[in-house]
Formats: sequence, structure tokens, C-alpha cells
Amino acid sequence: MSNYEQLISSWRASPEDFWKEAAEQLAWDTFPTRILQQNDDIYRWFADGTLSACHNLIDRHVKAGRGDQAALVYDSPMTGGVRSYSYDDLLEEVSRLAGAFRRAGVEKGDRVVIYMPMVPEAVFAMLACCRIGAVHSVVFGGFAARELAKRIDDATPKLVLSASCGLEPGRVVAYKPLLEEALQLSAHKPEQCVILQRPEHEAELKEGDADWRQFTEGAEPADCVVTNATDPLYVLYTSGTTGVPKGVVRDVGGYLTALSWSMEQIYGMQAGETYWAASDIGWVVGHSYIVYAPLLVGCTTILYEGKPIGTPDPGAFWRVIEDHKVKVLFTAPTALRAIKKEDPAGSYKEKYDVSSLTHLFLAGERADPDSLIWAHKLLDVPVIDHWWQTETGWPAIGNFAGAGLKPVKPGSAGLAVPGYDFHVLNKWHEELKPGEIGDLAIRLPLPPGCLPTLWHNEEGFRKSYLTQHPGYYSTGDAGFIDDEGYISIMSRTDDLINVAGHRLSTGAMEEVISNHAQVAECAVIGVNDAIKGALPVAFVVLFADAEGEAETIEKELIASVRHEIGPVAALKHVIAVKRLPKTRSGKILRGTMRSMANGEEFTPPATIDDHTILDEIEQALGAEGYPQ
Ligand SMILES: CCC(=O)SCCNC(=O)CCNC(=O)[C@H](O)C(C)(C)COP(=O)(O)OP(=O)(O)OC[C@H]1O[C@@H](n2cnc3c(N)ncnc32)[C@H](O)[C@@H]1OP(=O)(O)O
Repeated sequence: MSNYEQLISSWRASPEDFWKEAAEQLAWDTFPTRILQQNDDIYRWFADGTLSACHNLIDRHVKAGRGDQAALVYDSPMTGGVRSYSYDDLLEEVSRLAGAFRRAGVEKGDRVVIYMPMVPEAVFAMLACCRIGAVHSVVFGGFAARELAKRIDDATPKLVLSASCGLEPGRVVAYKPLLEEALQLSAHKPEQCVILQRPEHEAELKEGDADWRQFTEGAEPADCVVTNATDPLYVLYTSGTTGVPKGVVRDVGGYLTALSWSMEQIYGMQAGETYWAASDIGWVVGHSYIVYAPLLVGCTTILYEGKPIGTPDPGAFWRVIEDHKVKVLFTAPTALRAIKKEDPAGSYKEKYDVSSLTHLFLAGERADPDSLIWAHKLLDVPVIDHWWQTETGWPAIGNFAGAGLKPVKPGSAGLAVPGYDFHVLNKWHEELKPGEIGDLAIRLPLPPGCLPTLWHNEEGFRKSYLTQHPGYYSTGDAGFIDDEGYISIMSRTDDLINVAGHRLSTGAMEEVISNHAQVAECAVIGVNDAIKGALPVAFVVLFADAEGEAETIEKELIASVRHEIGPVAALKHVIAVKRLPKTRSGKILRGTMRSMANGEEFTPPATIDDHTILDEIEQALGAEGYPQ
């Protein structure tokens, strides 16, 4: 029996013993006696345990003699700077900032919104929150004011932390105007905004705003606060099928247990080694594998403020691996595709010594076999696709660099991670046979680390995830399991799309577009894209008496999606059509339009209202170069 099979069978024999043993890796103030508690379909792990997250992430490593080791390395080709913080430095920075939070009146359980670029202070802020038991909610910098406002209203923070600017290739993004616009839009008004001034663009502070340096100056360092294992550590919002984001709650004890287990068994990492997740702290990958997991197990983590290409060239990732002796790199397939496009022969890699790298992990979207095989040939290390979600917080399907690698099957996300009981179901909740595509669902309970609920919205949690297949968590993905247990993810079963590893709601884009005075109706679909995986394309029906040229309106719509949702929405294509295809009951046939745009075979539903509209759509798509 391989190590993987042993892990699976020991988890199946007793999930509670399995996770109890994993929890022993953490430093607890009170080790839990109730490992799994069930209340109807809501489960909680380690309910009577108490611990401090921050002690586990920083203090215990300092006490164990790792004070001098690099904990966080900030590498920014955008500023040209590299700064390294040891565990001692991290302890000093985080306890002082935590003291400043206290002085500002932030208590255990209070929320702090962090809307910041990839700078060390953003990581200090996350850790300072967990030092005093405050709940952080990081908002990705690529979201615009309206999205920030929605999150502020739901999380009702005492403080908002931001920076004067973010740095994107070729442009400086001023954050303060976005923050001010968000605060105008939000009903909730935080007590204070704290702004980190960056030299590339200083913000004008308003009365009541605090400058980051002054805010922390003279603050009494704060000690770790012990929390219940089930207390919230953070809330991270993810796109819902409507324009309202969902506040995924992460608890302390379950999350840290799962992360610690994953670092050893999935990623094969040990204390003292360097781990690099090339993502953003605004995403769950950034939370789990830039900040929490590497520090939890005493690794060095890289905070990279740059892109895979253009900062300065497609050798950027290989340079970082050499400079910081990265053992494991985690990135999104879209980053690989961008590098491959610029440097198909991989000649930039030859300039660097990447021999420290043992594994490359991919997630955020499906890894296309071409890119996976290309990277494998280039780097000569296992390239492992794996699958998880903001909701799960850590991998659910993958392969096991630590426990023993199983063969990689390009195109598949891998095998179920122990703790996750995957099933493929049809709409009548019946189990499908190996190879048959259906709803990918996980039998309850979910393992530690996964969302126990949505922020202040248990009903929403049930409705979104637990009602489609009673007794199961619905992933929202369709897929199949082959006869060797490998799981392949095929598509979403809802209206979410994945653009460059960013999960976006087409419903939210439709909401913005339909607010335009000249738009009668619209539908947004995700169309395959060779680099970003998918790109949104909007079909609009303009009012018969629409004033102005369709071209001008299209430009206005693109600009308003960028302004209202943010540049990551990446809407670049709007197609004006006379009518949208619908069923007789009025449902827009988005799936049919998507297949047409992608050049895939399709059968229009028998309930289609008017077949001729499909010809009009085909013509409109053809005029725009689709299918590509
Ligand atoms: C497993 C669980 C999960 O799935 S968690 C989610 C995991 N996903 C990820 O980690 C995301 C992976 N993707 C990326 O890191 C980026 O897309 C990479 C590959 C680096 C490419 O970046 P980029 O060239 O900027 O393209 P993009 O599509 O991300 O950006 C589109 C426009 O948005 C902008 N943008 C991006 N980030 C920010 C930011 N923090 N602040 C302000 N603006 C931002 C970009 O500049 C770009 O703008 P523009 O349209 O070119 O003007």
C-alpha cells in the first residue's frame, strides 16, 4: 500500500483520530477533547480547543531558535527592492502593529479591512489582527470602489488599512481615491482609515485618517491573545452568482491544523525551506500559502510584487527561484501560459540556477495539459495540478509531494485529499459511474479548514452549498472521477467564470451593463482564451431608439465594468445584437451562446423560443472573429 492509500485508509477508519493526530502538530493552550461536533448539517472541528494563531505562526518559532531565519522575503521588481524579515523582525513588527490596533480600540472579534498591494505591511497587518484575535478581511487591490464598499458593508470593520498606491506595470494605481469612493458608497463607516504612504505616489490624507508610521509610533507591543479554535480568523469574500459577494469564514483551529498537514503531506515542505506562492494576498492562495501555511511550519515565504512577464522579462520567476532558493513554487496556469507565449523555447530559464526547485504546483483554474507538459520539460520537476476553492481554504484534490507522488495525469486535478469524500451526482442525487460527468459534491462533513459558514449568514451558507444535494457540499463544478480515482474538473455549473485565475461573476457584470440607459437586455458569457483561460464577452440588446453609436456605447460599457468591478474583470468585448436567444419561459441561453463562441458542438434546447436568433448570434460572433 502506498503512503497515499495508507493515509486514505487511516482517515476513513476514523476521521476524528486522523485530524486529532494532525492537530497535535500545533501549540494549543487547551487541546480539544471534542474533535468533531455536529449540529444538524453544520459541523465544527475542535470546538473546545483554545490556541493563539499568532503564537503558532511566529512566537513559537522564535522560542525554538528560528529567530534569525528569514520568515518573509519581499521581492519587488516593481520597486527594484528586496527586503528580508527574520522571525525576530516579524515578531517585532507584528506585535507593535497589534499594539497600535489595541490603542486604536480594536478588540478581539472586531473586523479590520485590509485593502493593500503586495507589501510587507499588508502581511504584518493580517498577522497583527490574529495576534489580538481581530478578524481581518483582505480585499484584492484589483477590485474597484463598489466591490470594496460591498465588503465594508458586510464586514462592518472598525479600521480600514490601505496604502497610497499599488504598482502595476506601466501605471501607478492610486488607492486612496478608490477607498474614498468606497466609503461614500458604503452605509457602514469605519472609525478610522490608516494609510501606508509609498514614495511612488503619496496620498492626501483627510481629517481623521492616520498615517501608518504615526499610527504605529510608540505603540506598546501586544502579546498573543488566546482564542477558541472555532473563533473566526478571517473573512474572505468570493464572487457569488449575483453581484453580492459571499463572506467565507475561516476558523482558527481547523484551518491551522489543515494547513500544517498540507505543508508536510501535499507540498513536502519542512521548516527552514523556502516556499513561494506567486499569487496575491487578496486571494485565498495568498492567505493560505503566502502568509499562514509557510509561517506556521517555520518556512521562509516570498511576497512577490511583480508579474510572470514584463517585470522585466519572462525569466522573472526563474530569477526569484535562484535568488531565494525556492523549493516549491505554486502559481496559476495562466502565469505559465504567459511565460510560454513570450519564451516558448524557455531560453530565459537557462540564465538562472533553478536547481533548488523540487515541485511546481498549479491551481486557480484548470491546468491545460500543453502548459503542464511544457513546464515539466523545461524545469524537469513534477508539475502538479491541484484543485481547491476559497471555500475549502486548502487543497481538496491533488498529488502528494510529501506523502509520495502518484503518477501525474495531465488534464486531471489529481486524487481526493484525505478528508474530502468526493462523489459525482446527477440532479436526482444519484451517484454516477466512473467517467460520467456530473455535479462534483463532497459528502459532509468537510474536513478541518473548510468554511464552517458564511459571515453572519448561516442560511446563505446552507442555500449556497448544502441544499442542492442534501448531505453534501456542492462545489459548483462539474467533473468526473475515473476508475483509478483521478478527478477531472470540466466546468462551473453556475454563472461564475475564471479569468486568469480570478473567480468572477458574470451576473455582477450583467448588473453593471444593464444599468446603462441604452441597454435593454444583456448576457455575459466566458469564452475560452489561450492565455487567461477565459475572457468575458458581453452581448447587449440596445433600445430601438438608443442614442449614440453602438461603438461608443460599447466603450462606455467596458469602462463602467472596469470602474464598478475593477480591472481584473477584463471585459474587452461587447457585441451588440438585435435579440438574445431564449427558452419559451424566457431563460437566456447563455450555455448555447458560449458553445457557439467557443466553436463547440451544441444542441439547442427543445424549448428554444426562436431558432433564427441563433443565426443572428452566429453572424454577430463571426463578425467579431469568434470562434477563434
Ligand atoms: C485555488 C484557489 C483559488 O483559485 S484562489 C485564486 C488563485 N488565483 C490567483 O492566484 C491569480 C493568478 N493570476 C495572476 O496572478 C495574474 O492574473 C497574472 C498571471 C500574474 C497576470 O497578471 P496581469 O497581467 O495583471 O493580468 P490580470 O488578468 O490579473 O489583470 C487584469 C487587469 O487588472 C489589473 N490588476 C491586476 N491586479 C491588480 C491589483 N492588485 N491592483 C490593481 N490592478 C490590478 C492588471 O494591471 C490588468 O490591468 P490592465 O487591464 O492591463 O490595465
